[in-house]
Amino acid sequence: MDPIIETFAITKKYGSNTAVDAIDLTVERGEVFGLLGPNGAGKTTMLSMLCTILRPTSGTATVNGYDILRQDSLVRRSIGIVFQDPSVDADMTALENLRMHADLYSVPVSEQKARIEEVLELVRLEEKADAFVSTYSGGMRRRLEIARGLLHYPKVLFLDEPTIGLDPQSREHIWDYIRNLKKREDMTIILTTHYMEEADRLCDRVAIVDRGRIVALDKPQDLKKGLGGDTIVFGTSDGQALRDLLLQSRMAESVQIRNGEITAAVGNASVLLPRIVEAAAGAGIHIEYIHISHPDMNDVFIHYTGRDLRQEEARERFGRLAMMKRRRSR
Ligand SMILES: Nc1ncnc2c1ncn2[C@@H]1O[C@H](COP(=O)(O)OP(=O)(O)OP(=O)(O)O)[C@@H](O)[C@H]1O
Repeated sequence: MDPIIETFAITKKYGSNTAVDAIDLTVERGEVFGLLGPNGAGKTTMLSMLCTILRPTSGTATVNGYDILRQDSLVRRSIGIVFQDPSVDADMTALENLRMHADLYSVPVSEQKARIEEVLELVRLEEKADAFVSTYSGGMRRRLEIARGLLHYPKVLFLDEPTIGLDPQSREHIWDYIRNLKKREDMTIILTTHYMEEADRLCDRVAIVDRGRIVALDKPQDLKKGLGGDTIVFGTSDGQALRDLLLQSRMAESVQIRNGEITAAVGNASVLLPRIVEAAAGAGIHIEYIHISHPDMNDVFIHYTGRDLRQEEARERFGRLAMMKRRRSR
C-alpha cells in the first residue's frame, strides 16, 4: 500500500447545503481512480479541494504527502488539472499554449522543447501544433488540455468529466490516452464522471458518490459482482412450468413472469444455463429465446442510491432540450 492521496473527514458546506460530507478516502499511487455520481453529487467540489482551488469547511487531505491546507503550493506543483471549463487560449496555437504553461510551471527552458513534443505526441496533436486552437474540434481541445496538464510531469492528474459533451468517437480517443497515461510509471489519475461505462472501463477503483458521501467503493468488477449474480430472460410459452422448474431445482434465486417472458435471477449464468436448458428439454419445455444480462454499473448505482443514473441523465438531457426549445420560441 502506497497512498498518494488521503482525505480526513473532508467537508465542504455551502450555507446549509453540504456538498462534500466528511469523506475519508485513500487513493493508491498508480491508480486510475473514479468518482462516479450524478450532477450535484459533490465530485467537482471534492476535486477542487484536493487541487487547493477550494478550501474545505472542515477536515483536510494530503496529496503526494503534502497537506492541502498548509502546503498548497507544493500540492499544486505535484498535480496536473484538466477541469470542465476549457482553459486553453483559443486565440493562440497549441504550441504557444504549451510554452506559456511550461513557463508558468517553471519547466527548465532546456527541457521544454522535448517535453512539448512528447505530450503532443501522446495526445496525437503533433501535426496540429501550429494551428490556432480556435480551429480545433471539442475533442482536440480536450486532448490539448490533457497534454498541458501533463507538461510538468505531475504525480497526480485530476480530470473533471474528461469526456463530457464529446461524441462517442472522441470519447474513445480520450479513453485511449488515459489508458496510455496509466502505463506511464508513477502517475495517478483521479477522474470524475457521470458516465457509467467510463467508470467501468477506465478505472481501477470507483467510488460512487451520492449527496456528498461515498456510498460504495471498489473495483468495478467487484462492485458488480457484489450485486450477486446475473439475470436470464427466457422467451417461452411454458412460463409456469419453467418457473416451477427453476425454483424447485433451486437453479434460480427468484423468478418473475412478465409479458410471456421469464426473468430469472441466478448466480453465474454461464455455469447454470447449460443445466437449465438440459432440464427444460427433459421436462418438454420449449424455449424460444434466451437473453443473459450481467449487472452493470447502473445496477450498482441503483442498488446503492435507489436512483437510476441513466434516467437522471436522460431527464437532464430532456430538460436541456426543453430549455433550448423555450429559448428558441421566444
Ligand atoms: N459555488 C457554489 N456555491 C453554492 N453551492 C455550490 C457551489 N458549487 C457547488 N455547489 C453545490 O454543491 C453541490 C455539489 O456540487 P458539485 O459541482 O461538486 O457536484 P458534481 O457532482 O461535480 O456535479 P457536476 O457534474 O454537475 O459538476 C451541489 O448541490 C451544488 O449546487
